[in-house]
Amino acid sequence: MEIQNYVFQIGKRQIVAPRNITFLPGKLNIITGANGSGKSSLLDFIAGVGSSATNGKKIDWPHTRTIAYQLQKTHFFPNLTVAQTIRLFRSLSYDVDTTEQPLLEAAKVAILDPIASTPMGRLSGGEQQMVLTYGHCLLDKELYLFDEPMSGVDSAHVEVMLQLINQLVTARGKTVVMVTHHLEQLEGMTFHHVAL
Ligand SMILES: Nc1ncnc2c1ncn2[C@@H]1O[C@H](COP(=O)(O)OP(=O)(O)OP(=O)(O)O)[C@@H](O)[C@H]1O
Repeated sequence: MEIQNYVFQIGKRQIVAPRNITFLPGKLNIITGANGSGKSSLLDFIAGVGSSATNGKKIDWPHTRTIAYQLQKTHFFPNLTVAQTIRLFRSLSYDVDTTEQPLLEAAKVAILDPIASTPMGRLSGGEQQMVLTYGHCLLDKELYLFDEPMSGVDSAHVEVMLQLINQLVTARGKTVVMVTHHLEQLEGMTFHHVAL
């Protein structure tokens, strides 16, 4: 999975100079870079929703229909409860049997069940992130894009949420591309690193 001659330029400001970027299928791929270096714009480009400022040739990427994309700024129906939101995710595609995925089941019991009847709009930022990360992990896609999914998530919950994402790769053979500012949180995990 490659992007040849990827470039991100707004007017005269070149944010990413032309370069080839390689990602590994069936692996956890991590994008890092300074604020404003173009990480979110690269995810948009991969997802097929990038602006005309981003250009490049995608080689061997899955079809956009088979991509799940969790945005950095969460957008969801604020009046739906957590339980309704998860049901909505389940209705979107293949319903993973969470009882056969111990990590998903443990996250549901420990994190989601206590807030199941709370409207999404009443949750804290970190709680919203966790519900949406969990929901995206229920989807059956080829490629999963996560834009800083740990932002606002407290240290006690970071590990379990990262494991949920990592098991997309290790247990289900999926490809993950994740943007993060915190490589130190990935200690002990195997990943391919793309630095912008
Ligand atoms: N339509 C646009 N017009 C002008 N500038 C833009 C536009 N879209 C993006 N930019 C600029 O491009 C740069 C890269 O934005 P992007 O959101 O991709 O960065 P990022 O690496 O994800 O940053 P962060 O780590 O802060 O989330 C930023 O400086 C942003 O202001």
